[in-house]
Amino acid sequence: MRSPLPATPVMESVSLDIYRRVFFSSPEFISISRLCDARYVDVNPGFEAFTGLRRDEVIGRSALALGIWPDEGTRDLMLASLEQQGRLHLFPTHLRKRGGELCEVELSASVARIEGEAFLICVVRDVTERRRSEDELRLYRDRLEYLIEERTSALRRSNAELRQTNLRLEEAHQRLLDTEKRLRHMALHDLLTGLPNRALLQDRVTQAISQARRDGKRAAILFIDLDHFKHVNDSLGHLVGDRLLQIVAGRLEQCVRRGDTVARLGGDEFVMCLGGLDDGGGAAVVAQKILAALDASTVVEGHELHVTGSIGIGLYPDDGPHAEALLQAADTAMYHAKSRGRNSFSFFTPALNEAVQQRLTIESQLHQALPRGELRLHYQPQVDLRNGRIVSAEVLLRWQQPQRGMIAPNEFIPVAEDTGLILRIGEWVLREACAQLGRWRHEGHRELSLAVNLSARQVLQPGFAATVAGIIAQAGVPASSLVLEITESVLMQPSEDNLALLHALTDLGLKLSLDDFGTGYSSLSYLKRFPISELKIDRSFVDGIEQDENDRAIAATVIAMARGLRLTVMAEGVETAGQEAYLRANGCGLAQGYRYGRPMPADDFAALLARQAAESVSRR
Ligand SMILES: Nc1nc2c(ncn2[C@@H]2O[C@H](COP(=O)(O)O[C@H]3[C@@H](O)[C@H](n4cnc5c(=O)[nH]c(N)nc54)O[C@@H]3COP(=O)(O)O)[C@@H](O)[C@H]2O)c(=O)[nH]1
Repeated sequence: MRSPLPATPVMESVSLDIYRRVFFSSPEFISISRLCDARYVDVNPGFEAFTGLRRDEVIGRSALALGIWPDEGTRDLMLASLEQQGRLHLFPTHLRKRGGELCEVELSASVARIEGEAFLICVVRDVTERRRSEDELRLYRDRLEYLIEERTSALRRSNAELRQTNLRLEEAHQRLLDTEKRLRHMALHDLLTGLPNRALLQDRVTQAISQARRDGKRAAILFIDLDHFKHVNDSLGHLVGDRLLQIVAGRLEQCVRRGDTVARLGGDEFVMCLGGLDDGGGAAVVAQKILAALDASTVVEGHELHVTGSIGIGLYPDDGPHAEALLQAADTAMYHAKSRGRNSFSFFTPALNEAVQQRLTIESQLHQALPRGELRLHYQPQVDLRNGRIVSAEVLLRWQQPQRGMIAPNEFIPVAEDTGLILRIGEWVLREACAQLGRWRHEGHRELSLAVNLSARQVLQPGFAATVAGIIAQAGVPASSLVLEITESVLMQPSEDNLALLHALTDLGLKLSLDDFGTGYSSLSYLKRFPISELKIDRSFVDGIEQDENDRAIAATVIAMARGLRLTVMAEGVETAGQEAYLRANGCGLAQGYRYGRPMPADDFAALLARQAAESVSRR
């Protein structure tokens, strides 16, 4: 038997009717049963609704008997808890419902003692729906948590991806900035030397002009053009040319102060912009520095090069109010420096503009000279000093310009060289000279030979020997009756290719004569390496033979050296008997100059030859 349950006090003061109303109107399942045998004493409509049993069927029977408790164990468990705690509050258990369905309920129970007997009052709440909702809620919550977790990790993932993308974007942006910077630099700088280009120079010159205007000072533009740079490119190739330009760029930068600008316009043209000058003196000092810097020993790819430049100077405000005018002035002055013999500098003067105009006119008219038949050849006798006989002639070009008359080669050959016209003109000279020689030889002057001047560009063009071979074959003259006069500039770039080009010419059987010997760099190594057979002592030494000890010594030394090397020697510009006597006494074999005849048209020279032939016949 179970121990007696604690009694619940009955509230006497509340009327029975109120209790009854509560009992019958409560939606919850309420039952009163006797504790001793568990038989129902009363049940409310909530009970009826839950169990599906009518009140009169239930009263007097136990829940176990009615099958409301699914089994005895469940009921005992409830009673044990009630006994232990004195009352039960919301005890979770299962009761069978109408139709046999087992329902989840919460059971609150207490024991009431009424008139000495113990009654069990149970209040049951069907929580099936609530539990289902709670389960659903739990499901929803779990689902939600799962979704949140998934979303969070997706966010985390996409955050990481975003960070990666950001990183990549930042890198791409940086690359873009670098490219932009590089492009900006490329747009304003020369790729080969890294110096500012024309666009940036323009800007710097404009700034220097503004500064000079504010400070009441001068600014200077120095236009620097390398002398004979084309020969380097033509003979040693563009790689050597490019390297030389880089070396020159470095040297030029060493010549200026911070704040000054050194730019490259292209080719071998450099420009400096100097600011804060009091007068042209500062610019002249820098120009001297540049000439000295260029003159320093230069070895490129094993080739020792002799670098010089011609510099033109334009001053602000004297020579122009803006960058363009100053650059033009400096360019004009540079041409003047070149025409004075190169390796020098020259300030702009208004008179130079006239010279430039003249040069431009020559350039445009020269293009027409050949097709219009305005070019002529003159012949200057060359004599054997042992007997005074004319043995050959130097072919000298003249330009019979309709408006200006006869123009001397010194005026137009440099223009022809700069424009490249010299190639066509030079070939015409050679063709005409050989044709004339053929005619003279045909007329009986079998021993006569002609010397033709060649410019460096002409000689160093690939295939030139083949052209010469074709010309002499067409004219029907022996190659041995042709002498080609070249200058030292041809030999200045002693590459294997150039050596081969010259050998190709001498292999034809003609002779090479080194013109103006002593005026250039006169390296004796040329004479050893190149197939030269004649030296021409420059007119400037011959000119001084009678009055200048040094010139005498030079002339005598050149003759002795040439004889030692088994070269023939031709003295140029012989005008007097004294010069002739000295040259002959020192062993010079050949001479040319006004003493024997000025350059003359072919007919005059032919007449001279005829006279000489007649004299020798009468002497016999
Ligand atoms: N590439 C080519 N160059 C050529 C050609 N024809 C001529 N030239 C070169 O032009 C330079 C000037 O020549 P030119 O005005 O004809 O002068 C020559 C002679 O007139 C002058 N000379 C000769 N003897 C005397 C003299 O006794 N006194 C004096 N004051 N002058 C004299 O010397 C010039 C010849 O010199 P060189 O050629 O060095 O022997 C000149 O450099 C020509 O080479 C051409 O077709 N192609």
